[in-house]
Amino acid sequence: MVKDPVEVYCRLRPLENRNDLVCVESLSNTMVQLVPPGGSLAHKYNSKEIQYTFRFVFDENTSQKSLFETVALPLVADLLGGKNGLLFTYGITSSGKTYTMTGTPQDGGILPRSLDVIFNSIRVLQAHRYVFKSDKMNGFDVQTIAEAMVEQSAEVPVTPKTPRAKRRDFELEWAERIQEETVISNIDQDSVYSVFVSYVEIYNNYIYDLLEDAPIDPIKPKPPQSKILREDSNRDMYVFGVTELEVKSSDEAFEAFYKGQQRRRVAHTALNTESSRSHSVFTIRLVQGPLDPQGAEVLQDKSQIRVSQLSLVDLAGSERTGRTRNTGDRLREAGNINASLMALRTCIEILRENQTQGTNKMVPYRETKLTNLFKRFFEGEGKVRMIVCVNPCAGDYDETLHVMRFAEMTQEVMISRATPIPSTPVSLGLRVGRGNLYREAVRKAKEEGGNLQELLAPGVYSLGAPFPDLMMFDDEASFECLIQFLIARKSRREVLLNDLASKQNTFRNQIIEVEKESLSMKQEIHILKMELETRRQQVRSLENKLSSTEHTTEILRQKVGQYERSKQTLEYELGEKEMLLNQGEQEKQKICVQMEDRLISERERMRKIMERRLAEKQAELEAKMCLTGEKIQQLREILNSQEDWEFLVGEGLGPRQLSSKSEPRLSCGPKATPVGSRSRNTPAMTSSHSDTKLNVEQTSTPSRSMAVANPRHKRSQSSGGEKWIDHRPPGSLEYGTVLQPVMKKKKSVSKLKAKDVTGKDAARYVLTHQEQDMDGEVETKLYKVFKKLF
Ligand SMILES: Nc1ncnc2c1ncn2[C@@H]1O[C@H](COP(=O)(O)OP(=O)(O)OP(=O)(O)O)[C@@H](O)[C@H]1O
Repeated sequence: MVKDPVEVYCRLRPLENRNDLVCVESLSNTMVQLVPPGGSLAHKYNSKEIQYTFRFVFDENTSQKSLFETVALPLVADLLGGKNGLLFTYGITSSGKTYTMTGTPQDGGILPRSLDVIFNSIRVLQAHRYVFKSDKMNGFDVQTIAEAMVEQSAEVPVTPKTPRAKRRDFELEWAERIQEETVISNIDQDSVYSVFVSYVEIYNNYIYDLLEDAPIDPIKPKPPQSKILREDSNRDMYVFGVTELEVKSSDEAFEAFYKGQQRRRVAHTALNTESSRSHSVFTIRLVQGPLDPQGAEVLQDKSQIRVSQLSLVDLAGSERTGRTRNTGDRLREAGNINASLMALRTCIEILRENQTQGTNKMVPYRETKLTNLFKRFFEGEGKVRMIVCVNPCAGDYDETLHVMRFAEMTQEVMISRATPIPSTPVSLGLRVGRGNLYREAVRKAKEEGGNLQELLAPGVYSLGAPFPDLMMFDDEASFECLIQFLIARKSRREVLLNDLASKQNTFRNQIIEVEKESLSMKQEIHILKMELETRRQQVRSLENKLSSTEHTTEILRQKVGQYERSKQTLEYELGEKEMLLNQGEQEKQKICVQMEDRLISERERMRKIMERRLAEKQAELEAKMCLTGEKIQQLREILNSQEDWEFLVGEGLGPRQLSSKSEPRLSCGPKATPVGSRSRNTPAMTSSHSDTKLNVEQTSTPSRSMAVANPRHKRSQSSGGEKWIDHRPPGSLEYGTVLQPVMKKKKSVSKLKAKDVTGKDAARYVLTHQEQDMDGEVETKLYKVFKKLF
């Protein structure tokens, strides 16, 4: 089978602002160049200019008409010739897709021009309305004009909701539109034609019927009912239950398109969405049936009906989500647009790979509704054409680059060329030109009067050339000529009569046969009708099941989408938290290491301090021990002194109590000298501090003398809260003998009890201790203890 590549055309739109920087320029009729402007990703990575070649490049000054004639007119001719075609516009938002497809009333785009050309070409060849009738399964039934008229008259006129207003809008906007006048002449004149249009939009991967007459409530809008895709008996995908309007003029067809656009706009405004974010598919189906032998009516044979289709698709903008900074619903929309365009891209890539490399990969048409609809064009026969719309504005460079790449790749996909169809079903023995004969006879019958059948007869049977133009003279030659003519005529008449008789005979036999056949067929039809009814019921119930399953699937799909999105969010959050946790852990470890280092150094420092203090304390202790040893030695010496003993005995102390033997002196400290006479002057154990001091002063070597026996050495002071406790021995002491701190609210006790120091009023406790120091001076020591320690 012969295959042709997908034909890709490029159209550059004029700049919105003349002073804008451009990034695309056309080099020739087939080549454009992309120049990376400063600031684009490509410029960042030092990309060079890139050239792209297309079948044709239309620059900014190209008119709508010339574009239509180059790109769309061949497709319209194919449609009239019974072949399929697909034409779609592709590009980013505001690149001129809609302008190219629809245009303006003054300068129509491809769609209105295509409709004009179709109706210009089939004007007198149009079938009576309802002769072709949709069988609701993407096919058509045929019926006689009489049946069609009955159906038409039985049709209840539908009153549109706001017909006048809409019509007024249409008239205001488009009624004055300039029509395309091109006519395609080489179409089969022995057929009749009907045009059906449908208009759907694919939004968020749902298909909506834009010609359905369901009212839209702008106050409380309900989402319109979406349609599903089905496969017909030829395995072609079609929108099940879509409204297909039979139109009899380009105005009627364009009005239907306009109405669809209005509905689209109202629905999108009411639902706060954007129509340019949906793909719109306007489909023109041309149904063609051969005329019967008389050329009067369409042949009542469904198998002879030919249906061709031209789909005009205005794709949504192909920009990526990042650039538009969409959020929420817009992001979902953009995601769906991108998903369907990505799916289209993937299908085209795989198709190209299968074709160029001989692989047999499955093309994922089923992925989206858009690709599923396109399947019949990519897999079937016909032409596929794409117009890449480009806004040369430098700001769109990065997106335009993607568009160009996709467009270039698409050109490599091959589509099977449509098989040529014979203009008249010769196999049926139908005569060429019967249509024109019939129409001519009708015209004559109308204009000049006469019987239509008679007027038609010469077209069917002819006795030969008309009578020769002879002057009736009495000459032999003229008679001879006339005789010859009449003989020829007679013999031709006989032949024709025989032919007629045999044909009548055959026809009669055929009628009998047909009658028999018809009888058996009627019975068969009856059985089939019953079977059909049962099947229809089954189909209906299956359809119901299918739509409820589809609904459930859709809900589940949405839920899965939601879950996936929340999963992604949670994963992202988890990732962030883990990262924070890891950072915290690392921080902790760092601090631990620092603290350990500090601990070690601190320990080391403390150890050194402690060692130094210990050494100091040891030295101090040793010094004290030496002192104590000396004191003990001095005490021994005193005890050994006889005089002292006597004095002490005289004072009331028993000799046994004080008797002692000479003790060896302690080695440390200076030699102790007994207090001797000094002691004698000292009043026993109760001597005052001043006395003691006096005694000490009298001592030549006070440091070596015995410590002054100061009865106050046991005396202590304690305080609780604001009160001080004075712990002193019984009996009064001479005033001024003891050095003690002045303490307010003190409380003195002679015998210390636990409650004095643990009671709630006694927070502090002071023990006063006095002894002679190295110089013989009385040294008073105060030991303060805080309650906390008890
Ligand atoms: N070739 C052109 N000549 C003059 N004006 C143009 C041309 N192409 C586009 N425009 C203007 O540019 C504007 C945007 O064009 P259009 O709406 O067709 O873009 P789009 O690609 O369909 O955008 P979207 O994807 O948003 O539907 C319109 O105002 C249109 O009139």
